[in-house]
Amino acid sequence: MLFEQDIMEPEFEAVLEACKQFPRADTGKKDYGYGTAGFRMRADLLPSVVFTVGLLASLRSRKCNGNVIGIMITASHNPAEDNGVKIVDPEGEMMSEEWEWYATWLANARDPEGLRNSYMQCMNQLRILRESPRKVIFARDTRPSGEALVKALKAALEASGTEYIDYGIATTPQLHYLVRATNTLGSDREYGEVSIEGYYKKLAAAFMNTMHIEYANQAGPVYVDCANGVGAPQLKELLKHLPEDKFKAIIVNDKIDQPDRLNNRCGADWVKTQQRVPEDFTGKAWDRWTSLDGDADRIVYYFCEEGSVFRLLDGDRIATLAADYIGELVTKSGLGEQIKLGVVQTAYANGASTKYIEKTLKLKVEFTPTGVKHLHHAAARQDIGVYFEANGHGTVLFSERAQKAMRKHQPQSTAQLNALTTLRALSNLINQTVGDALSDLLLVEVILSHKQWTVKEWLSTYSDLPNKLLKVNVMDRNKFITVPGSAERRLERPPAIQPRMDEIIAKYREGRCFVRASGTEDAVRIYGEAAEAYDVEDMLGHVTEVVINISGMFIEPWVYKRADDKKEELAMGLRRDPPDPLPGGEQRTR
Ligand SMILES: CC(=O)N[C@H]1[C@@H](OP(=O)(O)O)O[C@H](CO)[C@@H](O)[C@@H]1O
Ligand SMILES: [Mg+2]
Repeated sequence: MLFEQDIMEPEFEAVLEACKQFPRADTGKKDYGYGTAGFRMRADLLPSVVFTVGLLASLRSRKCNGNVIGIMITASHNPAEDNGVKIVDPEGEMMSEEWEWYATWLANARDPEGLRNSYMQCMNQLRILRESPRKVIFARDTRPSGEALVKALKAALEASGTEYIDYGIATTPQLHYLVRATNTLGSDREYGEVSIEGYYKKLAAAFMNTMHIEYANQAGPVYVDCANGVGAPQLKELLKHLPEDKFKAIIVNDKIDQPDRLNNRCGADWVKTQQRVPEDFTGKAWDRWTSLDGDADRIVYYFCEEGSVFRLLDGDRIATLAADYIGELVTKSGLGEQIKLGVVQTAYANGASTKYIEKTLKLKVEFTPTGVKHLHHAAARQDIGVYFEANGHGTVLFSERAQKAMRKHQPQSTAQLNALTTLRALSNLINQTVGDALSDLLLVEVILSHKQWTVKEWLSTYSDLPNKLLKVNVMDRNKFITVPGSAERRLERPPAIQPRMDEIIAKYREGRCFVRASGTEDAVRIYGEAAEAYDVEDMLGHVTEVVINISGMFIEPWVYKRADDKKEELAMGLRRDPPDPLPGGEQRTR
């Protein structure tokens, strides 16, 4: 309930006035939705949304005892004309999922009064004390549209009386680092110096600590395609902290002054989905190449064999390499009994990688839905949790328990000491808040160097099943709902698709195929793998046909009338009433 005297509060009046500068764009019937990675769409539709995200971050900070909340303005691997915005929680992790509902609610307010009222209601519902301290830090990628969005963000933070720091242009993982470093400053869990410079120093020091004994240098430098995005300037800065005889990287696709080239025929997403080399590739056979995405939180490796045969070493390969090596270090350091490793994957992981982890590495694999927030939480439950999406987004989490064991352990031999020193260094090298292309790059380089492996040995650990990922634009992607608990491997709606798919898939040896709605684009994704490449093509052709034929019927208006189904309403973003208040005391204290 709203009271007249509340509406008169200066903060609410200020919000009402400020939001008038950022009117909601006309999105037709469509509502804004907080997807896999926050709000993401054409940049010109976003100013009003970014304003509301500023308001929500202010509330979140108040709810989290004044801890700093982060806001990242980026559309990652999307085309240059898109942009996006996401909120980072106090430990540097993605915003708690329960709050996504509130983000969506505020973003969809139709007019200034509506937004002011929703904002007040959020405060009531979430039992937030208006006067509580609040602080937000934010950064953006290299997209030119970011500047206008920062204006909307600042307006919201100022109207809501929120202290803020603008970190300018940074990678997504750098912002996550800064959030955690700020909130742990002065505690016994200090994460690092609170500055981007501090981030480079931490990574460089950890990298050098992994080189405590002489290892063979990699044959030749690593080439890094930076997708013409923020990874380029940031990697250049990082390189200034690393001696060239220990780490040599050659930067490709660093044209951040040509915005149209961002992610255009280059970058991690393009290389992974096209399964081919990026623009400006000049590699000779066996040269070690990598690609980052537009906000430098993803990385994939690749190379060409003689005869220009393209070979991809994707997120699954990084996960298996890291799990193998870190597992080896745990055993060698004498901590095998105390620390267990687990690997987290999504349905997009190649079946051969899962088999390798379970059968050869003898480690447990857990599956979660797509999106780092899901993988991250599952990995955090392990002593050491390795998680990577196949597209190269991931990291390795060291639990408090594992870190304590690593601190306390007294090595019994030089071999144990060496392994333990490397393990400790890796726990500092690897970004503990989120997948980080720069940190992952150093991690892989360390492992290859220690194992004295080239890409050839790395590739030979197992053979990928031939696979393909397709994208189909549909009328309404929210109509595609997967079976709860199936880790997105089976479709529940539209009901006719899965039975038809099952019949098709059964015809192919080691065939696996699933369909799910993208959380970042207006499309559904179709993934397939099978023992033979031509079977993959054939299977995906048939499944795509089914998806297109059956989803066509959703143009019919009757679907929109089915308002009795809560899940469907929610997925369509139609539900308007605020949900029940969150269970009391949901917030952690830090
Ligand atoms: C198949 C695939 O690569 N999906 C990506 C993509 O999500 P979608 O919900 O599939 O659009 O973008 C996410 C954010 O970057 C990333 O976490 C995820 O892995
Ligand atoms: Mg990204």
